[in-house]
Amino acid sequence: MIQIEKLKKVYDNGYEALKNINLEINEGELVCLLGPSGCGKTTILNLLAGLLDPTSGEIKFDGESVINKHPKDRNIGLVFQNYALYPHMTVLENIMFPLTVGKNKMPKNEAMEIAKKYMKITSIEELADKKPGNMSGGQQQRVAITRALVQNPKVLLLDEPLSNLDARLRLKIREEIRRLVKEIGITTIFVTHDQEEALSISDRIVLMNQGIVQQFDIPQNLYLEPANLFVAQFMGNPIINIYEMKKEGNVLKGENFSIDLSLLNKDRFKADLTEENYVVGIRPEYFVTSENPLFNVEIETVELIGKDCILNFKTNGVNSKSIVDVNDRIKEKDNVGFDIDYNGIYLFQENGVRVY
Ligand SMILES: Nc1ncnc2c1ncn2[C@@H]1O[C@H](COP(=O)(O)OP(=O)(O)OP(=O)(O)O)[C@@H](O)[C@H]1O
Repeated sequence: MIQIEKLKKVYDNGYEALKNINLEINEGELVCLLGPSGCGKTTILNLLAGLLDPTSGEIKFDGESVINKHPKDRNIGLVFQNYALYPHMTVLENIMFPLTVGKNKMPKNEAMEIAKKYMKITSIEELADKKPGNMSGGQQQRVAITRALVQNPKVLLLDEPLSNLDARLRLKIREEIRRLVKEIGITTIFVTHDQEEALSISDRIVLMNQGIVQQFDIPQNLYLEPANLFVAQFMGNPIINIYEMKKEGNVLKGENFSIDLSLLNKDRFKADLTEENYVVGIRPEYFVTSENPLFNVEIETVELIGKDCILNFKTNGVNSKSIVDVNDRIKEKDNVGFDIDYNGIYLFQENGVRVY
């Protein structure tokens, strides 16, 4: 198990990259560190690996502090986005290499046996005699992961390992990574800025912004139960629709549509609505076309994405999106009536705190 307690990192120039990180990652869990560029994902990974020293706070592996341990004594496997393979060595030599150096170095034939065992697990046996320069990005990434695994590390750390691959290969390799790390049962931390990648492979996701953990949760909850406005806006494609609305009695008032608060589920309120202004979030799939609509709009543009269509329109003075089935055959300039499925409404205070 990995415990991160009150972890802070202030860089030499005074920049506070991590503010107060607390995380507990279970044995065998696959956790993604997700967030926009600069939020501190790589900083956490480098602190776990021992490539950086924290300003304060604690990191424990299996209950034991690793803060003062050298990277090579932490029993971690590291994979970076640029693979970092040795170009003059064959694949087999690259994978054997970590076993043949350092204080636990083993005889070559033993190292070769272990390397071949792992190459079988990662299905790269046929690449054994190739040099990295003659391989595709996906193949190089498989080799880099295999090289990290041969040392039988306790923790596998992957920093944007798929970012140099094309879209189709990313899908394939991310499935492979999940299958592989689950098969081996290794605790894995995977850095990405791609929400879809994180949603598809993680047991749990750490969503960060500006050096602060915004939510640490299972993938479904990040989408369905966002902790705050940042999470609601970060997760989801197309992005959630956002409206600033004024509370008048039991209604949040808008120009084209209002929200009747008495129709909301009383059990989902997290606080009383005592303020004047609220931010309403409505996911695009919860604007549903209706014969008996709450409001009508003219569709500005239509984006076809496979079986779904994104409809762009303006309502309550804001550019908005709905996602509907391609079979609805809605076109630009069509006048469409929408209803709101109240199951898809979120309310936030102006400071981003979720209240419903
Ligand atoms: N050596 C350094 N000195 C000063 N600031 C740094 C240093 N390294 C990183 N930072 C800053 O710390 C913040 C966090 O950086 P980090 O690399 O952890 O972000 P990230 O979430 O991994 O971003 P990306 O997705 O772009 O790699 C950024 O604002 C970055 O500019």
